[in-house]
Amino acid sequence: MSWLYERLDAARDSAQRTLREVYASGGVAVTRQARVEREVLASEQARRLAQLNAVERGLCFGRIDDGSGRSTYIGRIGLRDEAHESALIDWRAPAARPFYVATATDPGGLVRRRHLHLKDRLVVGIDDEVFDLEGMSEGDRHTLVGEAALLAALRRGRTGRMGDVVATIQTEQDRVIRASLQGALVVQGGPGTGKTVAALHRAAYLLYTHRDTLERRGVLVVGPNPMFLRYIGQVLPALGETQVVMTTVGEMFPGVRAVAADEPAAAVVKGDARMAGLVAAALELRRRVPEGELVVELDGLRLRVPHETCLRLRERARAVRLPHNMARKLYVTELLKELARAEARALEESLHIEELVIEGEPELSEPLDLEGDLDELDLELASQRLWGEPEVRRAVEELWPELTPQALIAGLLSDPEALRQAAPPGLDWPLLVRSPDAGWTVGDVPLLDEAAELLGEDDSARRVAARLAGEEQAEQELYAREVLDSTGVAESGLFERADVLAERHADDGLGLTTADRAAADRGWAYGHVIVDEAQELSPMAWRMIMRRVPAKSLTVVGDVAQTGSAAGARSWGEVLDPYLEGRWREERLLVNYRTPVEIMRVAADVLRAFAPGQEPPESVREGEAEPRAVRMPVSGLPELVAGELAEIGAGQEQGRVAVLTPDARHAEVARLFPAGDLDAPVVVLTVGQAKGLEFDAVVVVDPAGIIGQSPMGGQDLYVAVTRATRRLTVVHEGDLPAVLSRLA
Ligand SMILES: Nc1ncnc2c1ncn2[C@@H]1O[C@H](COP(=O)(O)OP(=O)(O)OP(=O)(O)O)[C@@H](O)[C@H]1O
Repeated sequence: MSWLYERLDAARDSAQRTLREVYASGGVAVTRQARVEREVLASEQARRLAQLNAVERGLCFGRIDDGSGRSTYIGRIGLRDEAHESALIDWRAPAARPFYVATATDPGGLVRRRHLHLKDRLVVGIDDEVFDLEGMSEGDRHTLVGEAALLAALRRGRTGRMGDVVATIQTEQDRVIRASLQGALVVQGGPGTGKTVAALHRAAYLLYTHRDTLERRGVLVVGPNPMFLRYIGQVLPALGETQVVMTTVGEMFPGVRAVAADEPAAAVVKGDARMAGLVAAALELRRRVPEGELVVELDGLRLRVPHETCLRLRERARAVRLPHNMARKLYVTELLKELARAEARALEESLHIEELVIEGEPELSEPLDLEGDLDELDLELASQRLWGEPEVRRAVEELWPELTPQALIAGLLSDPEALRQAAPPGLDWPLLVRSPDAGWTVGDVPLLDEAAELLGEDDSARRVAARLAGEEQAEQELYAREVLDSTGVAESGLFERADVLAERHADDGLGLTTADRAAADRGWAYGHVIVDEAQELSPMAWRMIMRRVPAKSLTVVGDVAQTGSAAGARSWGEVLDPYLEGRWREERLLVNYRTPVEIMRVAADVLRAFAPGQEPPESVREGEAEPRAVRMPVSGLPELVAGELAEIGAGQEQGRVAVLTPDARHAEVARLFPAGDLDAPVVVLTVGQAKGLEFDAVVVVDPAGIIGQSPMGGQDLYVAVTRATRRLTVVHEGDLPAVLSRLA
């Protein structure tokens, strides 16, 4: 392997040299153009360097030999030799594919596949598969690719972080990873079937294969919670990719970081697709018309705008079908003109009155007509003056307030009367009511996003709205802008967005990666979106996700048998058909690479009881210990966990134990252990937090409490018992639930 590492060193030297030259050549960059070019070149070289550094460990992991005596080496990146011939093939390149898909029954022209095990640049082990058709049985669905290498990888102690599996990707996973970029792909599979691992490798594959499109637009990965993102956080950089934004539903609205969950019943209502209509109706209620005429008292004058005029202004502003805060500008412009007219009328009246009281003066030859004398310029000047009056501002705020998504949603959820009026029939809206100062929950985030769309709080919503409603909307918007521009109401605050926008675009690009820019922009249109643990998302969350990917290029990864959220999905059709009727396809992963057979038998009992009709995946491994149940108080946990740590031979680097509890008992159990996160040898988590994670040994506390904690408690227990790679212990104080009777 030393020759390959020499090539790696040479590539690194070259990137470093170029980087130095780029900076040295710059001096004082004269033109903006020169500066931009230098920055682009420098960031490209820096990225290349980071990539080359990330592949040091296990640079090359495979070799395939074809019938003509030619050998091809497969690695984490591609490298060329001095003659510019390919020396190492990137695992994502088409030429590497046979390494992953060749089976004994269909070797695809290969005579041998070799897995190489490296340590510090040296080959320390080799596993060979010789494709000898004579000696193999036909049509075995579970033929493992590189079985010895795979089993060695699976036996390794866990580190608290997910690693890449480029060396041992299985054929069914390869099909997922290399599926076409177009359209929506659902990857359905039981626990431990490698859905997450396949989805992340797919992100790396897509970025490699569709570099042009995706580097500009980026890839969004949505995971179930921050813990999960930390768990998978290192996989992609190890694969050499940095154009990916990883987030949770709770973080998808810039400026809000929600982690708290709603009560299950409230979550169901909040996640219901009908909430979109409720939010829209609530916004309508905020655009008021006064009961009678509008009266504004100003310097002793009473400015009166008739009720019908107020109605007409509201209808006109509504009719342009712009987001609320943009339509408001139109509304304000028109209302100010009406108030200017009203002011002229009021002035006129007051003069008449004075006239009457001045005795002995001759009558005017013509009646006063101040309102009729107003020309456009007078109206504009008067509008500007009126807009400076606090009374006028107050009136506008009452009739068509400028709203942030936060103000609209927080106001709505703490106002039972508004909820009642806005709710569609049959929606259990009282469950939504909460105090005005309650913090944001994950379920609120899609509502905020919905509100932002309707309000147009920034330029992104404008772009999304224009895109969705097509050219007609864009035209209307253009018209409205022209109207606004021509009226020229110069007022700080009323038209400030244009400046902000211009400023942002001027600075855009330099020094920021696609991922940086995308993460900060709510309206960013991603090139591809991957949703993991997708079964947890509510219909409202799906609306938000779909907005982020107008091209509808998605990978949806999950297991409808593991749905823990009451607002989550029971089937993929129910989730995707509203957006992609008949235009999504499903791949199933059937082999469990995590949980040993013995533990999976227990999990299968749980699945049968709570999700009949769902099939558990088949495990590839035999476990080292029978799963067990222990009846004892939780105070005995530290001792039990110490025993588990010893059993798995945990050290600083490898070997992890998780204690999983019902939500309500987390604090009580966590107190018994030193505080620690995923890097610690022992971590105490709720089942929700453990979703998608795995540990060498798992201790499930209070299974009855887990089952009872929500309508989806049975699914939660299924998730809990499928987190272990080696050992499972169930700790109970009362009777063991019947579904776990196998452990009794
Ligand atoms: N081809 C493979 N080679 C080596 N390890 C693999 C392979 N496929 C999966 N694994 C390992 O199996 C374990 C389970 O994978 P992963 O977490 O992706 O499963 P999952 O389907 O997302 O599970 P869950 O539904 O429980 O979240 C991980 O440790 C992963 O590294």
